[in-house]
Amino acid sequence: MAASGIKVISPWRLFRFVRASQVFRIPGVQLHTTGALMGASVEDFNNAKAQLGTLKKDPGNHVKLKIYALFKQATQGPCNTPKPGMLDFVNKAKWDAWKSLESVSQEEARQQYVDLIKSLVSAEGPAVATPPPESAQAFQSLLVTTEDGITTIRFNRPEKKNAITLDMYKELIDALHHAGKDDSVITVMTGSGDFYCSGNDLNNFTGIPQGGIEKMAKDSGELLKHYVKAYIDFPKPLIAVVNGPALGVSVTVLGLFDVVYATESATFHTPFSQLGQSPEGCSSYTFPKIMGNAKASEMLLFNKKVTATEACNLGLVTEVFPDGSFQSEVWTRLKAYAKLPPKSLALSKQLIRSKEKEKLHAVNDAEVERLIERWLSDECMQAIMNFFQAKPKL
Ligand SMILES: CCCCCC/C=C/C(=O)SCCNC(=O)CCNC(=O)[C@H](O)C(C)(C)COP(=O)(O)OP(=O)(O)OC[C@H]1O[C@@H](n2cnc3c(N)ncnc32)[C@H](O)[C@@H]1OP(=O)(O)O
Repeated sequence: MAASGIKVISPWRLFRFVRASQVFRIPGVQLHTTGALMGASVEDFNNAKAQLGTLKKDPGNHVKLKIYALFKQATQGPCNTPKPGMLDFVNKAKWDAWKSLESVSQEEARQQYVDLIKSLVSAEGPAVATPPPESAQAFQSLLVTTEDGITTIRFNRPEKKNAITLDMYKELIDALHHAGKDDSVITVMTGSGDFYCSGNDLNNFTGIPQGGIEKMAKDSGELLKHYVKAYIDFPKPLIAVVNGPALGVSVTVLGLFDVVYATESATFHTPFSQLGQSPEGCSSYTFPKIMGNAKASEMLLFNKKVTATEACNLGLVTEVFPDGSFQSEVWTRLKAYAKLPPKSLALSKQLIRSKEKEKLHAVNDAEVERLIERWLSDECMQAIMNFFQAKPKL
């Protein structure tokens, strides 16, 4: 977004409407021209620029072009840059818009800019304090933000290495559903603190609820199924920014992400047999597909912990970055991805995913069925007791 508030717009749409009308008449917006020659102050101008960012409704490309042209005229005077080529639709339209104002003085352009923004703000009606989205308010163990076209879902229990509690699974499902529908272009998952995520919170299996242990296993199975489903069906590009060690279910679902970036010191560990459990997150299907049976078995059967570089060589991780520059390099790249055309990205992702959605749902169902049995097994109960008694590190 430039200082004028102009977003990148589809060249084809822009081309069509600019050809249709070179005259800026803006339907639905009453221009309060307070007299161009009076001249708005620099402060008014700066306030208007700030107000532009608070508009809730997209004013449309036509108006955005007008805003752009007035901004340029007000700040730089008449258009003095070479005319872009005919096929450079966006820049050509912007250039034409600016050029068309060459007889307007800078002071007058400033006033028109202020008037136009005022009109747009008043057309939106009185400012009502909008509460943050429901999901953003409700989260206890996640930090969810949307900025620069990126919705970031951050595991946020650093004191427990971001282990996932039962409530946190529900929050993650909500956050993913919300991110799938919001106006962000890509969604990113990452962790607070030094871990990406230590997987399932082992306390999830310690209290025996009313209804007994069988009901607990069945309910947990349902929750896990919905959790994994949210990844299988996620409609936009989903990117993991693995900022530290990752364990268990936070690793297995990585096979359902579109891109996985990892810091050099991250590790990937799926210690299921050690815990008397079995793979989930569709990893019994995605891991062999990604890395071949032999390597997948080392991870899923024999608890092999792999480094970020090893995970990259196996194909589970897309790229590894040095610890020192991880955040800056990755976020620069993600911000650039978020400027790509959203529909094209989502549709391309869906084409890739649609080929195996049915298969993935079937795998999820089968894995959950097996896990419900496992959670009731002596092997699993013993492993969890061991963790809390002796606290052996995985
Ligand atoms: C609806 C249910 C779906 C279930 C899906 C099936 C999912 C399966 C899995 O995800 S399997 C993997 C489960 N994860 C683990 O077994 C990890 C257990 N934790 C550890 O081994 C270690 O804590 C560690 C290696 C992650 C980190 O070690 P270290 O750096 O030495 O830190 P601490 O151990 O001191 O940890 C700090 C604090 O956090 C607590 N904690 C960390 N991870 C978990 C966890 N997964 N479950 C519960 N608690 C966890 C740890 O106990 C410490 O707590 P304390 O400060 O002592 O109160």
